[in-house]
Amino acid sequence: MNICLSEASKKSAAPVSDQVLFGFDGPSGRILGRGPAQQITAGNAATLETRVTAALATAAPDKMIGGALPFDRDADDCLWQCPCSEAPLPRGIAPQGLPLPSWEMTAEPAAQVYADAVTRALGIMAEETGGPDALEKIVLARTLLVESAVPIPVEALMSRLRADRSVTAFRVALPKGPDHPHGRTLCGATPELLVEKRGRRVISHPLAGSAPRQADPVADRAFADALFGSSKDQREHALVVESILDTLAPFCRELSCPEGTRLTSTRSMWHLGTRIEGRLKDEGTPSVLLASALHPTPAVCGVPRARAAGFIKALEPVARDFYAGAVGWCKPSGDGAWYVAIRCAEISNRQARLYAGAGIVPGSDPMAEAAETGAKFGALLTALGLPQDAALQGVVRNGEI
Ligand SMILES: C=C(O[C@H]1C=CC=C(C(=O)O)[C@@H]1O)C(=O)O
Repeated sequence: MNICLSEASKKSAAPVSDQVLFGFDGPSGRILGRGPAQQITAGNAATLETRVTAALATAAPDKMIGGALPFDRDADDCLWQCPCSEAPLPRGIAPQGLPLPSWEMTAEPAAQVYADAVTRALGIMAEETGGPDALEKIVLARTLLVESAVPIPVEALMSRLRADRSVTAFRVALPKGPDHPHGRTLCGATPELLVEKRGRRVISHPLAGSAPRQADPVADRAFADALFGSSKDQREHALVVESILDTLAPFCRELSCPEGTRLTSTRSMWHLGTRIEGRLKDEGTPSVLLASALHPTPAVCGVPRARAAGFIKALEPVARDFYAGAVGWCKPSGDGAWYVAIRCAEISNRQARLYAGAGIVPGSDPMAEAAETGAKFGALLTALGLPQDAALQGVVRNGEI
C-alpha cells in the first residue's frame, strides 16, 4: 500500500505530552526523546519512505524521529517525532524497585519444545540441501513470561542494563491499545549495531555466533577460542555479513570490513562480530531508511529471508512483535543510529515478556541452541534480579503474586 504525503500527516495520532518516548544509553552517550511528541502514522516497511519523508520535510530542526521497526516487515512500526536531547551517560545509584520481590516466570515455549522446533528446521534444511531457494539458516526464538506482584520499573531496569558498558540500553514507548491499556515499553540491552550514519560515513557491526561467558577466566578464554575456531559459527556469521554488504552496496561508493571477523563480548555472551564501514553516495539518505533496507538481517531471520520468515511464523508459538526488529533514532539531517532489538523484553505494567533467539545452520545441536537462548536471557534476568537457571525450566515462582 502506498499513501500520499497529505494522508500521512492527516492520519498522525494526537500529540503525546511530557513522557519519555525513546532512550538510548550507549558507549557514545545518551539520546533521549520526550514529549510533546507526535506519533508518525503507523505503517509497514513498504510505506516507510513516504511517511518518513513527509515527517522530515515538515520537522523543526530540533526534532528527531525515534522508535521501533517490528520484526515483520508487513506489521506496523512505532515511530515518534519529538524534541531530543544528547547528554553524557547518567552516573549514580539505580532507582528503587529491583530486584522484583515476588514473581512467576513461564517459559513459552518450554526449552524442550524449542529444541524440537530446531530439530524440525534442521530436517527442512537437510531435505532442501542443494535445491533452488534452499533454507540455509534460520533464527528461532523463544520467550519467558514474567508476572510480577508489583509494576516493573522501567527507569530502574534501564539503569541496571546500562551498567554493562559494552551494550546500548534502550527503551521505546509503544502505543496503548485494547490489549495493552497501560501501554507497553520495549526495553533491552542490545550489543548489535544495525547501522549508524554520520554525514557520508556509514557503519554496521553485525554479530552472529555465540558462546556464554564463564566466571573462571581460563574457561572463559577457552569458550571464546572455541567459538572463534568453530566452522559452524563462522558460517552462521558469514551469511549475515554477506547480506549486509549486498544491501549496503547500492547506497555506497566505498564499503569494506577493515578488521575482518573478531571476537566481541558483553557481560553475559561472546560473539563473532565484523565491523563494516562505508561511504554513502548520497549524504542525505536517512538512517531510518538504511535500517529498514537492512532489516531483518540473517542475524535474526535467516537465508533466504522470505522463506526463513515464513518458517519462523510456523515454528514459533509466540509472535515476535518488536523483538528482533530495529530500534533507533534519526535526525532531520538523516544522521542517526539503529540497533537490532535483541536482549530485550516487552514490559506492560506487572508483566514482562523476554525474548531470545539463536541462529540455526546445518550442524547446530538443538539442546545446545536451547541453552544458548537461556544464556542470552541473562542480561535481562540479571537486571530484573531473577535467577539465570530458571530460563531452562517450565514454570518458576518466588513468593505470592
Ligand atoms: C537473535 C539473537 O541474537 C543474534 C545476535 C547475535 C548472535 C546470535 C547467534 O549466535 O545466534 C543471533 O544471531 C538474540 O539474542 O535473540
